[in-house]
Amino acid sequence: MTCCYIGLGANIDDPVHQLELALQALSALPQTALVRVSSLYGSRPLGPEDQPDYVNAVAEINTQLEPMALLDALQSQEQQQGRIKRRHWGERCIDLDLLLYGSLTMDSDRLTIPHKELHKRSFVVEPLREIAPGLHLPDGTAIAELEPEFGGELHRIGAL
Ligand SMILES: CC1(C)Nc2nc(N)[nH]c(=O)c2N=C1O
Repeated sequence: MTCCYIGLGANIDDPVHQLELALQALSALPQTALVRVSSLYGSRPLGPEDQPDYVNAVAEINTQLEPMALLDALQSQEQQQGRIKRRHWGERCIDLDLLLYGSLTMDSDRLTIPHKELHKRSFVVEPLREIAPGLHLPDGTAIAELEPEFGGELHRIGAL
């Protein structure tokens, strides 16, 4: 089993419900256990400002799925929930990002691990810090030491 971290985000079509649906799907993945989920965080959008605030969380799973199989499952769930790409960095009903897969590093056409924007985004770093305060990235960087450049007026809005 490999410990992985998944970033969840949504800003349209009842974002909290969208995250609930995604978490239900994560816990139902084969060879996978949902271990813990961060609080819900609200923040202004990184990208075009004429879109609603986002709701974000990070989930920790243990899985025997290989990275590409896990990516396929995440992208399939996004389609299941009706994700439509309307514009670059625009509004979306669900975003499921594979942030970390154990200590793996990879960079392919479809998948880069660790997620290349992870360290820049408070809406990823803060929920990750909440559930894994002692975590280190594959390159040895401590999550506790990251100072994301994008803040977005991040605030905790509750828990599922
Ligand atoms: C459009 C873009 C870059 N901006 C975001 N901005 C915020 N605040 N949260 C997100 O999850 C998010 N996701 C994205 O993909």
